[in-house]
Amino acid sequence: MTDSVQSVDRLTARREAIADLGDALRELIEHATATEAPAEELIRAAELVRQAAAPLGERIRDRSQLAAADDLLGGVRMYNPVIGSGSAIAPPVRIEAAGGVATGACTLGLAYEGPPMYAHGGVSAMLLDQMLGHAVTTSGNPGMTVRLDTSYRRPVPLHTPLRLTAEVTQVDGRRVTAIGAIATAETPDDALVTATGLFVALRADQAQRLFGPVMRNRRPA
Ligand SMILES: CCCCCCCC(=O)SCCNC(=O)CCNC(=O)[C@H](O)C(C)(C)COP(=O)(O)OP(=O)(O)OC[C@H]1O[C@@H](n2cnc3c(N)ncnc32)[C@H](O)[C@@H]1OP(=O)(O)O
Repeated sequence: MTDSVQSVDRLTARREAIADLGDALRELIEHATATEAPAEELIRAAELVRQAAAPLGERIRDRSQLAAADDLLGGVRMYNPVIGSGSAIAPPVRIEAAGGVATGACTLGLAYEGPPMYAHGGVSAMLLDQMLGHAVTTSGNPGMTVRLDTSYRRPVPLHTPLRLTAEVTQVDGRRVTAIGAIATAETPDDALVTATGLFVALRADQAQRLFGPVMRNRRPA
């Protein structure tokens, strides 16, 4: 087996392990949020969780280093808080995007509760920011959100399959506008939350100022 095949195999195995840990963490969070277990059980669980966390903290990266399993330019972000399969706080949303249009699917658990039974408004805004970002990136005009206007028309139900959509509506030099919506999968035409986002493509000097350390620390593929 060649070195490059071995390194691809190692990367695949690492990403699968990260996703498996992510699944376990999400299960932990959902159970920890929903549990009505007695205090002794909570104390015992806290002890076990701390025991599990300790070895993970022995080799860590700082914020100027990408995760070894990430591929920034290839769009792989294992710990992204919306789509990252390794993120404990990501639902995660499964997104498909091409040509400035994105669709996504997820189900939100009790950890995302704002009003009883429904999602926190900040969570909806986070999901839509990500959706719009994918639409903008696949339009060929990647940029950063500078403005996000969100309209909450109906509450977003928890434990209900959701359908998310986004599309680019305007490209004006470095400024790109996109719109998006959250609906239930059952009634995808009835928007519960809508958003309009303005994204700005970075000038080279801005990209260097904001992301210079990360790009310098990038590991060879
Ligand atoms: C696939 C990946 C999906 C990822 C999805 C997630 C996306 C995100 O969440 S990104 C994170 C959140 N966003 C940020 O942190 C961005 C913070 N903002 C910044 O750093 C800066 O505003 C930056 C660098 C983007 C732009 O710099 P800034 O100096 O503000 O703007 P500048 O470069 O001078 O101007 C560009 C244009 O944008 C306009 N603009 C900038 N901010 C705004 C705003 N808030 N509202 C309206 N227009 C604005 C300017 O007026 C200017 O317009 P024009 O070209 O007509 O003069």
